[in-house]
Amino acid sequence: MSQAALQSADLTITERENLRVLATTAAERSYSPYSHFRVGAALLLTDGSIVTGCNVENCSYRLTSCAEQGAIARAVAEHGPKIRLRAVAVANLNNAASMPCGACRQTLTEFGDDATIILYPGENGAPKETTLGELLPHAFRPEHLESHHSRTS
Ligand SMILES: O=c1ccn([C@H]2C[C@H](O)[C@@H](CO)O2)c(=O)[nH]1
Ligand SMILES: [Zn+2]
Repeated sequence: MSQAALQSADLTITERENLRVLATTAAERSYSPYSHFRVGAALLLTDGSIVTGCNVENCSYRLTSCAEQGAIARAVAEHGPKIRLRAVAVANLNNAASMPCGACRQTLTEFGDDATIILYPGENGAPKETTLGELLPHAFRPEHLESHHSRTS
C-alpha cells in the first residue's frame, strides 16, 4: 500500500470511511426518545472486522446503554472473548463531538489499551482523534487482578 493511502494510526482511508459510515448508520438507529442524543459506535477489531452499536435508552433512565458498550457486547458475542480493538469510531448526530463517558472508557480499555478513537460530530464537523490511553490514563486493568490472584492462590 502506498504511503499516501495511510493516515496517522495506520488506518487506511477506506477503513476510516467504513468506520465513519457504519458509526453514523448505527447512530441513525439509536433508540433515544428521552435525550434525543443519538450515538453510534463502530469498533475496528484487529482481524479487520467492524462491529457496531448504538445507545438504547429506557424509561427508567438509569438503565440506558451507551453505544460503545452495546458494540463491545455485540463484538464479544459475534467474535469471542479474544477480541482486540484497533480503532473505535463514535458518531453522534447532534453536531457536537462528544467524548465516550467514563464507563465506556473502562469497558473499551478491557479490549485495547491504546486503540485509536475517532469522534465524528455529525453533518459537517471535522472528526477529532485521540487514543484510549489518552482518554483513560492509569486505567484499572486485568493485570492488576493477576498480581492479586498470584498472592492469594
Ligand atoms: O459514552 C457515551 C455517553 C452517552 N451516550 C448516550 C447515552 C444516552 O442515551 C445519551 C445521553 O447521555 O448518550 C453514549 O451512547 N455513549
Ligand atoms: Zn458511555
